[in-house]
Parts: sequence; C-alpha cells; structure tokens
Amino acid sequence: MSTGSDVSTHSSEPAAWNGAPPALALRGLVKRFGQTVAVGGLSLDVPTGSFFGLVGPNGAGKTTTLSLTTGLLRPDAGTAFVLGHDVWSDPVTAKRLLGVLPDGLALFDRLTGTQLLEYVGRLHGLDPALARQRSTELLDVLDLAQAGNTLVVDYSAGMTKKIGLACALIHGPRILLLDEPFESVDPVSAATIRGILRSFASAGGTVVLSSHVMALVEQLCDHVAVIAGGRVLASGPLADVRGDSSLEERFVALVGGQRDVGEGLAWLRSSLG
Ligand SMILES: Nc1ncnc2c1ncn2[C@@H]1O[C@H](COP(=O)(O)OP(=O)(O)OP(=O)(O)O)[C@@H](O)[C@H]1O
Repeated sequence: MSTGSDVSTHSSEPAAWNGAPPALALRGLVKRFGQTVAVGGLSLDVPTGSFFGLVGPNGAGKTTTLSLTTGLLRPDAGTAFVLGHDVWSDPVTAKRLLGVLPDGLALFDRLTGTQLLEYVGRLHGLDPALARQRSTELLDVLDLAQAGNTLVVDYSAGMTKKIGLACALIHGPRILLLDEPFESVDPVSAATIRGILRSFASAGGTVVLSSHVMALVEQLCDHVAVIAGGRVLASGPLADVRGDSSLEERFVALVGGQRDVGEGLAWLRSSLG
C-alpha cells in the first residue's frame, strides 16, 4: 500500500515505465479554482486490468481528478498518462482508449436515446451499421429499449446515468472512468451494470469508479485509493488498504472529521415536542 507520504515523492516529470505502462499514471496533478486547491499534487498508478475504486469525502477532489485524467479539465501542473500516452500531448490516442461517464454529464439531450448512442458511436468512427447494432444491444441490456425513442431530456436521473454509461461503452474502450456510476440507478439495473463491468474487467479491461458506497467498492474493486483534500491518503490493493478493518472503518480513520451532533440542532428536536 502506498500512503500520502510516499506519494509526495512522485514528480510531474515525464514517466518512465519498467515494462508495460499502467492503465493510468497520474503525476503531480494540481488544479486550483481561485483560492481553492481542488487537487494538490496528486500522483497515482492504476494497474492495467484492475477494478479500481476512488473514495473520499465530499469535496475531496475525486471528480476534478477524473476530469484532469480525461482531458476535460487542464491541470495547473502535472499530467496524466493513459496506457503511456500523455493526455495533453497525445490527446487523440489517449481519449480513444477511454470510456468516460462524467459527473453531471452534459449530453445532447434533445436527441432520443437511440439517436444519441448512434451519434456518439459515429463520433468515435464506428460505421453506421455497427453504431446501430451496438446501440440497440446496449439499450436492450440496460433496459432502455422501450425508451429508445424518448428524448434524453425526458429521461429520469437513473435512465440518464444508464444512457451515459452506454455512451461510455459504445466504442469499446480499454479503460472505463466512471464518476458515481450507480448513483440514482435502481437495484436491478445496478446488478446489470455490475455484471457488465465485471465481464469487462475479467476480459482485461480496466475500470476506475468513484463512489461513496463503501460496501459497493469492497464488493467490486480489487484496488482502492482514498483521497481527501486533493491528495492520496492511501492507495493499493483493497486488502492492503483495508487491513483488518472494513473499508468504511479505514476510510473514517484516514479521513476523520466525523461530527458528533451532541446538543446541537436543538431546534430540530424541540419543534417535535
Ligand atoms: N468548477 C469549479 N469551480 C470552483 N470550485 C470547484 C469547481 N469544481 C470543483 N471545485 C471545488 O474543488 C473541490 C473538489 O471538488 P470535487 O468536485 O472534485 O470533489 P469530489 O471529491 O468529487 O466531491 P463529491 O464527493 O462531493 O462529489 C471542492 O472544494 C469544490 O468546491
């Protein structure tokens, strides 16, 4: 397991690999928004073929880190390598390898689900017949077939998440980067998505997901990184990070800050009497 202290020894120098590069190598990523340091010198390796969980408290910098990794946000310092390709100096190659489900994704929501998927497939260079075949299959597997002719703007939150996932999958990426993929998704669809992701990983694909649900991360992921304050507090194989405790206990111990309400919010209780 690596911890925040040894992570700080990474630099933002170009990476050199011993053998095959990892799926993702983040090197000294920094991103500020005004006075806020969202990501403060974050370095992390995601092994190829791993099922990697990113966990951290609200505002820890998970979404910003994923956006820096996918080229959606430009870092103030540092860079990200996708299978050895620098996201900023070789963006086309790097992005072709990625399937991304961003947080609060902006979809072309005046298209129907079918149109959107075929459009995204064509953008990725699929020929029309293949884009259509894959979109039909994805809509079917994700239980969206009935909604294929509905405008995406009229989808529920969970349906929007699922069509976003389908968009991330349609070109057959090597690495999936998924920001809260299970948020708002019903249990049956969640089981389907778990099945899709597991079969992708067991075929050699790499999955990186962020989640606040520790039980889910423990169930799915073989590697995990705990992020807080824009830095990695711990990362490595799940069993090493977790140790003898549950991931949730380890998370709370690392991150701290749990508030005891005590006598506070008295007005909330008194209004009941
Ligand atoms: N576009 C932005 N403008 C200003 N501040 C931002 C912006 N995006 C993120 N931040 C700030 O950067 C920090 C990290 O935010 P980020 O969304 O990356 O955290 P997170 O770990 O994904 O949080 P959550 O679990 O709540 O989704 C927070 O303090 C947030 O307020």
